[in-house]
Amino acid sequence: MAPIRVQSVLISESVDPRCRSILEENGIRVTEKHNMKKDELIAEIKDYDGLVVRSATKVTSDIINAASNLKIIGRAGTGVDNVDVDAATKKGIIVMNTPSGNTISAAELTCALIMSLSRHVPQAVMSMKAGNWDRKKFMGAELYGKVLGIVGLGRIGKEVASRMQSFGMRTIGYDPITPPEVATSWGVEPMSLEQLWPQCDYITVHTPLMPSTVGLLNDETFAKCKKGVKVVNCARGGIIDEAALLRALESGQCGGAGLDVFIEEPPKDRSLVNHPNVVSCPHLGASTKEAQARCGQDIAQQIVDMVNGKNLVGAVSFNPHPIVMSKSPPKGF
Ligand SMILES: NC(=O)C1=CN([C@@H]2O[C@H](COP(=O)(O)OP(=O)(O)OC[C@H]3O[C@@H](n4cnc5c(N)ncnc54)[C@H](O)[C@@H]3O)[C@@H](O)[C@H]2O)C=CC1
Ligand SMILES: O=C(O)C(=O)COP(=O)(O)O
Repeated sequence: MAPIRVQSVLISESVDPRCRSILEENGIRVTEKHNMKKDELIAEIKDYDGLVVRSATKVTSDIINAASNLKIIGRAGTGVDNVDVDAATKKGIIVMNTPSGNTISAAELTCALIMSLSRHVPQAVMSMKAGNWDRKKFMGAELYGKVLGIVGLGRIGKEVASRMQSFGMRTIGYDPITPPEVATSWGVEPMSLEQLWPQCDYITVHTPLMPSTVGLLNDETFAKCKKGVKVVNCARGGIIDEAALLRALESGQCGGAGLDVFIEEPPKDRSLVNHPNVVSCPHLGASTKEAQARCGQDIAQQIVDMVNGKNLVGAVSFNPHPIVMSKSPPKGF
């Protein structure tokens, strides 16, 4: 790979300090400016060769067009739906992420949300703090023997499956790309969505956000599910249609939802967050020390490797398959 000249990098969000130190140790000037408004970022971006973001910075086409020197956008994390990859590609700007750095953390939070839904732990904690001792209200149901439908059998979906199998859940799943025999080798029964919806006690989505996954769970698909199905979205807001989810919660068609992500973050409309059967987090899937350390370190190392013209694959220890976005996105994007 031809070396790329990157002398200055802007970090626009809270990224593990290892990111900065690796870049600086390699002679790259680093500036950290967090919580910039779009106009501020547009004014700032022309001074940098590289930009490091997480999910909150929306790298839209107007930012990319204003980025006269930008050569690389590094996403310290997985989803690149906050980056206009087409606009970047047209300008010859490389977009790369650290796709496996936060897999375990996102999978663990998904499992925590599934367990919270089964035993009402967050609601019971709030009730205790309010001075109550209510043992009837929070009657739960075992996960043992229940069916978990996993939509999106990639890195996170796979890890969620193995963890929930240890609770005795039957795991079924759908993925248009993961071969059925691979899913089967993970203990997941592969099937079509039409077969999956009516069988699930719990559904968890683990796809990227893209046109084909927007509203995967909607009024029509909720109607195909078991009454009282519980759903979890630790992937991206909008994969489960928020208005349809609220309707399903109100009718009882959906018995509970665990939400880490929202279409708008933070959500101005608090109807879902405030619903008694919803447990929610402020996009915490990747918020662990370990995940942040890996993602911060990996993205910096990937930038340095690119500057040095090294072949990226194999260059990063925890992350053997970093993805360099191009016109033809690889699997899963
Ligand atoms: N809440 C959080 O903090 C985090 C959220 N995420 C989100 O989770 C998503 C998934 O992450 P990974 O598992 O690492 O990605 P991945 O690329 O390993 O897996 C995604 C899977 O979804 C499948 N897929 C694509 N379209 C589909 C469809 N229409 N129906 C069913 N499956 C479909 C792909 O074939 C792929 O196997 C990321 O794109 C990101 O948006 C990731 C990390 C942390
Ligand atoms: O990696 C991802 O896709 C995430 O959603 C994590 O987002 P964050 O880096 O915590 O803003």
